[in-house]
Amino acid sequence: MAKSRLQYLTSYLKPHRRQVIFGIGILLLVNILSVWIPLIIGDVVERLKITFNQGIILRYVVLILALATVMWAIRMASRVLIFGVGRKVEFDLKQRIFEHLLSLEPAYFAENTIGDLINRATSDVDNIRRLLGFAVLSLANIFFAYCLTVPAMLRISIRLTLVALAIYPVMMLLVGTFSNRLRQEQLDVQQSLSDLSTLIQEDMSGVGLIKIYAQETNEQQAFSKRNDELLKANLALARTRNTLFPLLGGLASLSLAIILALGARNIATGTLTVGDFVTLLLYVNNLVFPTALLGFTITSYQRGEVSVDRIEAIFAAQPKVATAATALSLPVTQVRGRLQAKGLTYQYPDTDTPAIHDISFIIEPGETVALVGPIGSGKSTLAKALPRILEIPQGQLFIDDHDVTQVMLPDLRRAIAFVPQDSFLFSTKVKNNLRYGVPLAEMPEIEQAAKLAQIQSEILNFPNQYDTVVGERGITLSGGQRQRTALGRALLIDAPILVLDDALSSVDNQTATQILDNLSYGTQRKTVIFITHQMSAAANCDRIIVMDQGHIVQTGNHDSLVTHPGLYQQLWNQHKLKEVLQ
Ligand SMILES: Nc1ncnc2c1ncn2[C@@H]1O[C@H](COP(=O)(O)OP(=O)(O)OP(=O)(O)O)[C@@H](O)[C@H]1O
Repeated sequence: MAKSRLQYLTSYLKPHRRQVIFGIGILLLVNILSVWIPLIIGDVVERLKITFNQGIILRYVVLILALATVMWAIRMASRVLIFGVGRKVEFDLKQRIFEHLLSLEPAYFAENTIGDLINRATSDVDNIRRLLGFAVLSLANIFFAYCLTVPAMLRISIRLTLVALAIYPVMMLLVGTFSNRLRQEQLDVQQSLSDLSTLIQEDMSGVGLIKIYAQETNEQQAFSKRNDELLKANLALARTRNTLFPLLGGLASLSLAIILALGARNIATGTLTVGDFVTLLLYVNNLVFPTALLGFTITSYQRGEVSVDRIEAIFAAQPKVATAATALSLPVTQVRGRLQAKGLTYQYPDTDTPAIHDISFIIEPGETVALVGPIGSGKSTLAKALPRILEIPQGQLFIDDHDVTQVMLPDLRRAIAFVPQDSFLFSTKVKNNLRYGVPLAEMPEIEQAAKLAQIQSEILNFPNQYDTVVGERGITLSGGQRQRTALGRALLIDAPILVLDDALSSVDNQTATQILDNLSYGTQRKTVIFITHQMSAAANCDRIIVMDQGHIVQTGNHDSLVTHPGLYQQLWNQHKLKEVLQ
């Protein structure tokens, strides 16, 4: 059964329960003292009625000052403790969100925008911090104030207490009436904030495209529309809050006025002593402040509740591909690099036909195999299936005779280096990008990988050579340089199998062929699967697999395939024609 929001909140607090219990415990102490002080004051008033004695006054003043100081110190300590818990929960949640997001597949990030996720990890977490800091403190304060003060008031005068508190159920009713509206409006604000963050994030990433298509005005309008929606959502929320909060404050003060009016009359008729009257007044005053804060407390609570839902939605998304319970360990040193598919089929969710269908092949260790075929023929899908970036069925794909679904996922990914077409680089030094998979790699290893990827000579021409910072996502490098840096990164981890998914598309044919040659000989020899539209680079591979509409339609080396009528011959002829026309 799904957990309730309260259960989630309790689970966030669990690691810090001692601090919470201690913080709330000392808050109880302060509330006990705040019931005691009005009693003392009432007592002084009564005594002074009998005799006016400077000495008594002084003694009481010192006592009250001492108690007030102790209360102040305890209140401070409870705030530090409970607000501190809020901060710690904020830290825990951010940490958990980040770790959880890292466990999810790229498909999750295609369905959920980055702006929205960032907003959840920051603004929503902040709302939970407020809930578990301010709201918990305030709710505990209200609870103790009522539980301790009301019985003390009743002991003085049942009638006056009931009349003074008659207003409080009205306040609760008001809070109840407004609460759904406040929650919905809070949700609208969070959603609008996410939409705005998404737009900013997307526009900043695609600023080049915006300029090429001269879409600045349209983007400004889109921004203005979302910003306006956020403004409206914030104003609606502010309207509701500004209606409710002063109403609550006003009603709470009304009880003070009632005690004043009725109490004075009771003193006159002799049914209430002046001392008790003063004590009652102070008690009602004790209740007014926390009750007036009820509005803020409720909003903080509701804001936090909305955010709990939004954060738990992230945790609810589970990685589709995970290590099976019975998975075996496959150390990279033991991998020979043989791959076999037996009727491999994969269909993307919400599509009608499989992207790859009933595919079978064997690729021997050290073989360099090109995968060619028209756009959309399933090459990338097959490439992603190999390191299980896609969730493939059991018993259809094998690495060295081990079913890939039964190999521990980190071992499988360590054995198969996958280089996608879009070569993402981090905004750090070239050398750090190269050693991303092996953070402790030394310069000779880094240089060796760069040489194999044919990027070494260009790096040496960069202003700071290997220490050159590549800018966000490698913006300061050319497409081909980015691709070869990404390839160098994959080569540095020295995996026995290398999958290049159109990863040399911005590299000229000659360099691409040179790179493949580097990988086919000597100690660096690997099993290479080279997905490409570059026919002349493919022609040099040991073997070529030709795909069409999710099926393998031809297999063989260039010489045999090119002489047989079929898809390969067509692709080759098109390529030759293009060369002539260029
Ligand atoms: N995430 C996805 N969700 C749904 N369908 C997808 C997804 N990715 C790819 N497809 C579909 O699967 C089919 C095969 O796509 P795939 O990317 O494997 O082709 P490809 O041969 O690599 O193409 P290209 O040469 O353009 O890279 C296509 O019809 C494509 O539209």
